[in-house]
Amino acid sequence: MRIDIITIFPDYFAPLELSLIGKARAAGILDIRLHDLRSWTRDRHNTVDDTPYGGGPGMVMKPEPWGEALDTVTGGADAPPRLVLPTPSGTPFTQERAKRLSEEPWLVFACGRYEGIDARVVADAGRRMPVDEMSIGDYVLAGGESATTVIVETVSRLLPGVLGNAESAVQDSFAAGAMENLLEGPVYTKPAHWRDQEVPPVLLSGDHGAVDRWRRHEALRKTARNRPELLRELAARRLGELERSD
Ligand SMILES: COC(=O)c1ccnc(N)c1
Repeated sequence: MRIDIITIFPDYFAPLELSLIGKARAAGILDIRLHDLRSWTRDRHNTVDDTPYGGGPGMVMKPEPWGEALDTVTGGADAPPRLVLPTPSGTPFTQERAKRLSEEPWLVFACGRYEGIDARVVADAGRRMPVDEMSIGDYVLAGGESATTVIVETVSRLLPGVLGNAESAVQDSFAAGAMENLLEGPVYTKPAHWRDQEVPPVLLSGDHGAVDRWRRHEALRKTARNRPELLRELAARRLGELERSD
C-alpha cells in the first residue's frame, strides 16, 4: 500500500519510522511519502491560510496550495487514490472503516490545521477521486496530523505481513468474527503468580474450548461494563439474523 501525507508539519510523522510501521516500510509492505504543503506556496512567507469569508474566529487554509499539492501528488496515475481528510465533522472512523481502507492500494491524507481547509478543495478533489472525511472521535484537535497517525496505524496493522502470527488482529476489540463488536477481555502472561494474584486457572488448563468460552464471557462482561450500547447493537443484529432465517 502506498500512503501519501500532505501536511505543514512533516516532522510530526517521525513515529511512523518506528516499530511495526517502520518495519513494514523497510519490508516494502508500506510506502509512506510525506509532503510539506508549503512546497506549493508562491509567496515568500509560504502562506497557507487566511481569514474566513463571512467573518468568525481563526484562519482557514487557502485552496491554491492544496489544489496544486493534490494535483502533483495524485496526478499522472492510472487509477486515482482515495483521499482521506481527517476532520471533527467527518463520519466516524471505526475498525470496520479501517478494514475497508486496508484493502485500498493507495491513500492520500490531507492534514488540515486551523479552522479547516477551504471547502472548494474537497469539492474539486471529489471530481477526480473518492474522498472520505473522517473523524476519530467527538473532540477537536489542533490539526489532522495526530488523527492521520491514528488512522495510518490502525489501517497498517491490518495489512498482510505487518503483524506477526503471534500478534494476530483477529482477537482485537471490535474485530469481526467470534468476538465481533465486543471489547477484548483481560489478558495475562508469565509469571502465573504475581504479588497476591493468580492467573485464572482456566488459562493454564490446556482446554482450548474452555479458554475460548472464558474469553468470550470476559469480553461480554467488559463490553457490558464499558460499552453497553455495543451489546444492544449486537443483540439487535443477532435478532435480525434469526428473524431473516425463520
Ligand atoms: C483538525 O482535525 C481534527 O481536529 C480532527 C480530525 C479527526 N477527528 C477528530 N475528532 C478531530
